[in-house]
Amino acid sequence: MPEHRVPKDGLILAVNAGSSSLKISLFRRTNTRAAQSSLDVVELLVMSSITGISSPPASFSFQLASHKQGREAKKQSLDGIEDHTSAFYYFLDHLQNESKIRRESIVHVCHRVVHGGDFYEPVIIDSESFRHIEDLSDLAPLHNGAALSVMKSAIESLPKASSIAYFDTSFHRSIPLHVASYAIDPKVAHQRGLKKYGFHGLSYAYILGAVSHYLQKDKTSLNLIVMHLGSGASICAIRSGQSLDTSMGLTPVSGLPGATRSGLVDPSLIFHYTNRAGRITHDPSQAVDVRVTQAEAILNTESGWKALTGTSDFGEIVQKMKEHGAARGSDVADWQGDAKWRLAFDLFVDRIVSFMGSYYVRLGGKVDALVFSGGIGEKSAELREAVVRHAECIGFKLDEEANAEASQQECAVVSIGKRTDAGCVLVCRTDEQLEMAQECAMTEKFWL
Ligand SMILES: Nc1ncnc2c1ncn2[C@@H]1O[C@H](COP(=O)(O)OP(=O)(O)O)[C@@H](O)[C@H]1O
Ligand SMILES: CC(=O)OP(=O)(O)O
Ligand SMILES: [Mg+2]
Repeated sequence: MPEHRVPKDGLILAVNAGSSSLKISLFRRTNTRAAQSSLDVVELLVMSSITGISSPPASFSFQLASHKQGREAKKQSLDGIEDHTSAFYYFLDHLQNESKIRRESIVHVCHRVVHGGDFYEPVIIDSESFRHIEDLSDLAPLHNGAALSVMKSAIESLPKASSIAYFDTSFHRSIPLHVASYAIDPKVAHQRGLKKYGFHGLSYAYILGAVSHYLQKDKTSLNLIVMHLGSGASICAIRSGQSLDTSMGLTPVSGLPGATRSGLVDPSLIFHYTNRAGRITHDPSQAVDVRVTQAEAILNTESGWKALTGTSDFGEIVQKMKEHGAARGSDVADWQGDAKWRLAFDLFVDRIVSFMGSYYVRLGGKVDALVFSGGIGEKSAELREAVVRHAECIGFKLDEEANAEASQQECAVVSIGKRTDAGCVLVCRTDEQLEMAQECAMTEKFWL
């Protein structure tokens, strides 16, 4: 913590290091006592994002809230931005050059940290908490390292501000033991922390708040099935305002496939991925090139949409699928041509609805809303339509017109359909940065 008193209306920089992007928003803390709800505790000043970090050229967007009306966010393609650190410095330079906001007014930098292990509460970054996050990097290989590199840069370039970590895993703390446990030796599981943690928690927490506000229902009375579909994709069953289950597990590679991630596979697939791996038991010397870490890297960075189609951009997959018609292949060889676009799309829909069916039953059929979010969930009307069509058998019905227009809407929550017994289908523009900033503004101990 800085040694001086923290100005009560100081600025909060909220940084979200995703697997393919760095999203940064700057807020001013308002008078929290006078605020009517948690939505009023901060005022947005700047919104920025750098996307495509792992598939250059990256693309940069920057928007001053004061210029929002009638002006598109400034967007440009960037060369030389190939990691989260350079992206962060680029943002800081741009902030200095394009606005009158002084860096020195930033008093807290909130960092989204994907894996917090057994840390649940937000924590100020010092050598101990830094090491804790570092030790968990193997369990979130595309994320924790990136967040740590941004923390180092923030501490170096904003020495008066404190860095605070907010964990994706915290929201899933409520998952019951029998749901979070794997059927392995419980002693080993306990000693090594091998269980389902679940991720995208800051997004789910934000969406829960936004949907509660939209439906005018208390969070604790809400049952939701929420899909966060971005470069990393997951789905969460929320019962009475708490996470009951989610599709990611010990690490973010499990569950739904993503831009470069396989999603759920038979665990033995790792050992059968190459011919050599198959021969391990016959000739142990063959095992030399088949380390599990290498297999983990393949499942994290060389799988998903990139492996199936050659692009990690789901928007392009949808576009190409439409251009090449509705052709569906019927055996593996068919998927090498233009049918690969539809394979990727159909495979994603299949995995999403498999989890959805399971969560519907686990929520006893009492679902207030199906909610789409994340880059794909917010932007792809085609994906939403395909998923909701599958959910017609459980009473959900799409409003085609509302669905077609939803991606262009500015508001946080938009309705795109109904359920016969009053449940609804929503699109929620998620905002992990706002979730962190609100929590930071309301935590009095950070403002003494
Ligand atoms: N128009 C679109 N249709 C479908 N998918 C899209 C569209 N635009 C962007 N996307 C997808 O959204 C993803 C980014 O989602 P986002 O949640 O912002 O990512 P991150 O996981 O990095 O936070 C991109 O990788 C791309 O696949
Ligand atoms: C947990 C995770 O996959 O996050 P993101 O989608 O931001 O990469
Ligand atoms: Mg994200």
